[in-house]
Amino acid sequence: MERYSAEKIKQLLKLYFIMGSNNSKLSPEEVLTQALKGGITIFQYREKGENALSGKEKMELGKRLQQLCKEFSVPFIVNDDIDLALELDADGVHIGQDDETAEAVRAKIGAKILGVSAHSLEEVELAVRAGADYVGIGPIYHTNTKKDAKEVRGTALITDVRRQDVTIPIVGIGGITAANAAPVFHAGGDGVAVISEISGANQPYANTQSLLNALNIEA
Ligand SMILES: Cc1ncsc1CCOP(=O)(O)O
Ligand SMILES: C=C1C=NC(C)=NC1=N
Ligand SMILES: [Mg+2]
Repeated sequence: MERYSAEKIKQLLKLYFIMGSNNSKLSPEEVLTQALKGGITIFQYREKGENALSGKEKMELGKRLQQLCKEFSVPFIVNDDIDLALELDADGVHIGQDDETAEAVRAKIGAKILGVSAHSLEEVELAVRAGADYVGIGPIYHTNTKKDAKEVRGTALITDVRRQDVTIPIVGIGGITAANAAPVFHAGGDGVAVISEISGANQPYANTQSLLNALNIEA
C-alpha cells in the first residue's frame, strides 16, 4: 500500500469528526451514524478523559464504530493508541506531542495516515520532517472538551505556517461550530475538526449538515 497524496489528505480533512464514548449525548453508534449520513469526511475514535473505556470494551466500541465508517467509505482514525490502531487495522492514527515520536509511529504504521498535533511553527516543521500526513492546530477557539487544551490562538498559527510556505495539510480544532468554521479555511487550513458540535448535539445529522453548508461543500 502506498502513502496517501497530500491532495487526497486535504480532501479527507474537510469535515473531521472526533468522538469517544464520554463525548456523546446519544449513543456513540447513533451519533456516528447520523454524522456519516450528514457527510463527515473522516472520523477519529478518541477514547480519552473521564469515564473513558479501556481494554476490551474500548476495543469493541472501536470495532463497531470502524464498521460504521466502512459502510460509508470514511477513513477511521485512532487517537493515541497505536496498538489498538494496528489491532483494528485502522486507516490511521493521530498523536500529540506527549505520545511516541512521529518517526517511531510512522515506522510502526507504514503507509497509514499519520496526524500530529502542533502548537508552534517548530512543531509543525518537526512533523513535516517526520513524515506526518497532516497536522492538527488548535485550540482555534475556546473549548470545554479538552481540559488541558493549550492557549487559544485563533487562526494565527495557521496563517504563520502558510506564510512560511509550509504546505502540509492542516486541520483546525477547538470550539468550532458552523458559525465560526470559515476563518479556518480563509487562513489556509484544509479542514475543521469538531467534537461537541456534533457529538453533543440533539440532532447530530442536522448539525453535520449545517457545518457542511458553512464550508460550502456539497453533502
Ligand atoms: C482534542 C482537542 N484539541 C484541541 S481542542 C480539542 C477539543 C475540541 O473539542 P470541541 O470541538 O468540542 O471544542
Ligand atoms: C488533539 C487533536 C488535534 N487534532 C486532531 C485532528 N485530533 C486531535 N485529537
Ligand atoms: Mg495524545
